[in-house]
Amino acid sequence: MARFFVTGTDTDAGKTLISAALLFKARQQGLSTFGLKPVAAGCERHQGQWCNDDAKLLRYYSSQQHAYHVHNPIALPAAIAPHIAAAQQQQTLSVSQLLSVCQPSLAVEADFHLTEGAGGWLVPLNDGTQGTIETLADFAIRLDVPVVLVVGLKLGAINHALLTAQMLMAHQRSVVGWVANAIQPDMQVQTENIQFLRRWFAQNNIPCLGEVPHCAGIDAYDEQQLAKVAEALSLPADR
Ligand SMILES: Nc1ncnc2c1ncn2[C@@H]1O[C@H](COP(=O)(O)OP(=O)(O)OP(=O)(O)O)[C@@H](O)[C@H]1O
Ligand SMILES: C[C@H](N)[C@H](N)CCCCCC(=O)O
Ligand SMILES: [Mg+2]
Repeated sequence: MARFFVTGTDTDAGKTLISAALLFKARQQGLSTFGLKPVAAGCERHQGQWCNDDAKLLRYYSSQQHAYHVHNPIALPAAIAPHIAAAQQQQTLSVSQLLSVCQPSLAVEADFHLTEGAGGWLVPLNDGTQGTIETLADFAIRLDVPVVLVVGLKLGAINHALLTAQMLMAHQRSVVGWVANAIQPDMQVQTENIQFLRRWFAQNNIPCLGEVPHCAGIDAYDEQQLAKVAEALSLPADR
């Protein structure tokens, strides 16, 4: 059973789209899959519970669809930084609480088990008023699974990518791949940006899992459309 944590250079880097495509690709290869979004900020009310689009998509591409909360234990209404969204609900998030509510999700046995973060690597879980500040990175470190880094290509993303990768290395994470994801339709000198990133990541022994082109208006539930993204990707190796 292979497990991964997907992080990104920023919110909207394409973590969910790439995660869905990896789950889809794994299923194409005959693997069972499970997708988890531990903390989602930005939800809609559906049949008495808060539901998030990322979690719904990861659930859709899981080979067995568990109850919604197994795919997304913490669902917060506001689409803002999770620690603030939690405070608006009179909640304080913590690593230990998250590990506890994620227990059923982490217990799911799947050949390809993927957890998507929220925003970037260092997004806070709380503001430290009840102790030391904890971030999603602290949670991912406790999961201790290999990390995939999605780079959302735009002006500024080189710096974001290098900062994130350096932090992952400082946190002694096994970074099993990065993805060059064209989130913009017409980024200037995109090829040159990718060329630089390829060289930097190669020098740090981090493989490129693929270059995903811009897919304007993609509907990730449409398997033909998602297959195009999946075709551009390789599945990460386990360690
Ligand atoms: N290669 C691409 N081509 C076209 N649109 C894309 C591409 N990658 C991502 N998008 C779109 O950009 C938006 C943000 O992507 P996505 O939701 O995957 O980001 P995210 O990193 O998961 O963000 P969050 O931090 O909110 O979880 C979505 O509407 C998605 O469909
Ligand atoms: C709401 C958004 N789409 C993400 N789920 C959360 C992004 C948090 C970013 C916090 C920050 O780094 O400033
Ligand atoms: Mg997402």
